[in-house]
Amino acid sequence: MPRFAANLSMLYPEHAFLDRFAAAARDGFKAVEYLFPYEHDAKELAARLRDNGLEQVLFNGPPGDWAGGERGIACLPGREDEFRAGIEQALRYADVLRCPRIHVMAGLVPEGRDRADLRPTYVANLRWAAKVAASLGVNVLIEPINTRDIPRFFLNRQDHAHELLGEIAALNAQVQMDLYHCQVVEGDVAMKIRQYLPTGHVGHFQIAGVPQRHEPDVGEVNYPYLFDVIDEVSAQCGWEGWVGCEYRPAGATSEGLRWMKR
Ligand SMILES: O=C(O)[C@@H](O)C(=O)CO
Ligand SMILES: [Mg+2]
Repeated sequence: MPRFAANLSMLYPEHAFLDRFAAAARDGFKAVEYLFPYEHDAKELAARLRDNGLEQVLFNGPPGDWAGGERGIACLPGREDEFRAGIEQALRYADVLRCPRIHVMAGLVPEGRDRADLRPTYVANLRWAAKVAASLGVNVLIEPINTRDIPRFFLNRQDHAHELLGEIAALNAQVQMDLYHCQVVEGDVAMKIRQYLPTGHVGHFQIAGVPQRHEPDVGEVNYPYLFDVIDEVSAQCGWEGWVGCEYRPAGATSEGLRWMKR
């Protein structure tokens, strides 16, 4: 069975954010991930991790103006200084939280712009981020996201992400393979795990039921089958990462975790 991390941005909405750490630990999680730590003092978050015996395995770099609709700025020409300052801030948190991975969101393709024109900015930003992160032993992750949830998102497909990694050419740059987005955009998920996991370029998985993004046992994806595929391929290639439970519980979070106990 893969190792599961609780995504505290989505799980436990019945608790205040800082209380979600204890809730996750009570349900048996040993690791957590979430979108953004920046509203909280890093030392406070580190204390929650320590007090609940949890590891932080992932969080996101600053996404630009989230409330204003931005979903990352890595692909946006003219925002490079802000991008770099954001990565530096994320790395300060990663250091205190002892977190080995940061997800760098790509951003939206601006109206009237061609995706291909943004590629050089994206690659140069990621290359810079990977270089700075490498000195702290942190990996930078890029995540293909479906355009039903985030219209105009720059990065949608696994093959595009792996092609970009080839250009970024940094050992600590990897793909965050969210199987929910993968199923929505392209399907053939088991074969894609078999294709990409052995390359060493997948740093993290995330899961949710499709199409509603509820518990993984609700919907069109047969997750027990995919977990077996991850286990089988991991055993062959020595992959030791985490699978983030990034879904919106349909009811009470702990009750909905029956899928994991099974
Ligand atoms: O899949 C997602 O939505 C997240 O992993 C994320 O980082 C951005 O929303
Ligand atoms: Mg995700």
